Amino acid sequence: MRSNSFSLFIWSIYIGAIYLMKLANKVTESIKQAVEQARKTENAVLLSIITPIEEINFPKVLINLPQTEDAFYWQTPDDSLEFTGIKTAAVFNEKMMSATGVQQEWSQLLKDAVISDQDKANSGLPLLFGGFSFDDKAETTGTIWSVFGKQLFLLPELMFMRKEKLNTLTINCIVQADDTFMSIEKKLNNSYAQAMTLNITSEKERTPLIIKKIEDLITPTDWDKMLNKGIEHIEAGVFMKVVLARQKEIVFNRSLHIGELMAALLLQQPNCYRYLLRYQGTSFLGASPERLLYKEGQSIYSAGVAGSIAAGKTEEQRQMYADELLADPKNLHEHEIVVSMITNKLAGLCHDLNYSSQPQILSNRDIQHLYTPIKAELNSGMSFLTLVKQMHPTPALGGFPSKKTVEWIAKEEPLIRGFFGAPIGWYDSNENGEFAVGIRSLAAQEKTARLFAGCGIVADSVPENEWHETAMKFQPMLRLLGGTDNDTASN
Ligand SMILES: C=C(O[C@@H]1C=C(C(=O)O)C=C[C@H]1O)C(=O)O
Repeated sequence: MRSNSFSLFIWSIYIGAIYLMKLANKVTESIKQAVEQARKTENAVLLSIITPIEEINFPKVLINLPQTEDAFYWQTPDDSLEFTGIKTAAVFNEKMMSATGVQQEWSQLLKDAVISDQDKANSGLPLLFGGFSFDDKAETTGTIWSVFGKQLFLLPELMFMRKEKLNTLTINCIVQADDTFMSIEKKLNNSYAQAMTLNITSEKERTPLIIKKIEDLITPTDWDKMLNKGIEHIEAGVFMKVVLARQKEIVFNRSLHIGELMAALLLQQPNCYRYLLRYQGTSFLGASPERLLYKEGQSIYSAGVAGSIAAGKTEEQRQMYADELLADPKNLHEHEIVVSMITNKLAGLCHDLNYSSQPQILSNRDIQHLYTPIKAELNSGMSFLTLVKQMHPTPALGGFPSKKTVEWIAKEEPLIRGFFGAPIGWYDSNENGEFAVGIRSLAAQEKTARLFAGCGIVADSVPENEWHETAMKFQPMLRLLGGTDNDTASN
């Protein structure tokens, strides 16, 4: 096994060398340019080599992911875009406290960057992947979220991407003033060889994953108390809607292999955003049905996703539940609060707002939602990351009004949300990007996973029903981890 992967490694270095020789002229020029630029300006220069590649076996790359490397993964519900980044060339985090900070640093890095890409105008590569925490006032030090902080964006060393039918490999490298042509060439060769090894090595066998302990962070009694308090506040007119969440902690017999889980999640949750952000040993992953924002050129796409019902076990049941949801006043009211906040906010920042006043159904494997797609054209001068920060949290994850409910959640909810319920996604060098809402998710470290699920509370919510709704929302991550199918452990 060992010697097999070693010879594959040598082989891929060989292929890598040949390949780079083929590209030699272009790459040589780019390396020279970047080294010269770094020396001249005494600043770090981003060198990005983007090349088409024939085949990417994403599940294989994920399964082969070394446990210790930083990584990310993204796939859209319609499967038109899929990418995975491995190792970090640069990190954009806490030091920059505002979204503008990330944006400025990124623009600065791009300004002098040497990007070798045949299709630059269309690819938008390189890109950053990451997100924000749910509540940027919540302290993350000493929690599972400590390495993520309040915002975390990664520029990968390697990135495989499939966009529609085009496959590319991106190799990013930060060139410092004291780097030489030789040192950078060696770095690129090693990165390329590693990329090829990940794409071709055969699967490893691991001991089966066994759940040792599964625990609810909040008891049904305390859940009822918390929800009743929320309902009282709504009845008293303090706020209109609040989203409350609970958490499960699961401990396993061995460390979780995150890439392996992701490979399984791709198949288990089609029609969802499947995402992973892994940094310094902490992983956040999930399968979210909910788009926060997508920007392409000046066009902005968002969605109201709120109001939930079971998916059912048969097609008939699914249809029956969907019809029930579309006619349910409580869920329609919850949904309306979300759509009206999103459209009101967008109206101030965009023009040509377009959406239907009748919600549709968004149906996934375990759960169905009321769904309103929203489209608008962004006014010039507004940056995408600033827009993302302004739109978050919608009342689908926070409540209405936003500031009051986020403060109340921080006080009453017995968990640190971290990146749960917050924007997660990508941002490219053409200022385009997409963020989903980080729900149906878990945070993992070594042998422990923490699962999150929340639900919108309005005046006529019933705590017991909301417990069951959150049980449904745990389902995608529970299945992934081999937990019970109907969450009976906690009922
Ligand atoms: C908060 C979650 O989901 C959100 C709440 C919903 C609701 O209350 O009906 C539906 C979709 C999401 O916007 C979650 O899945 O954890």
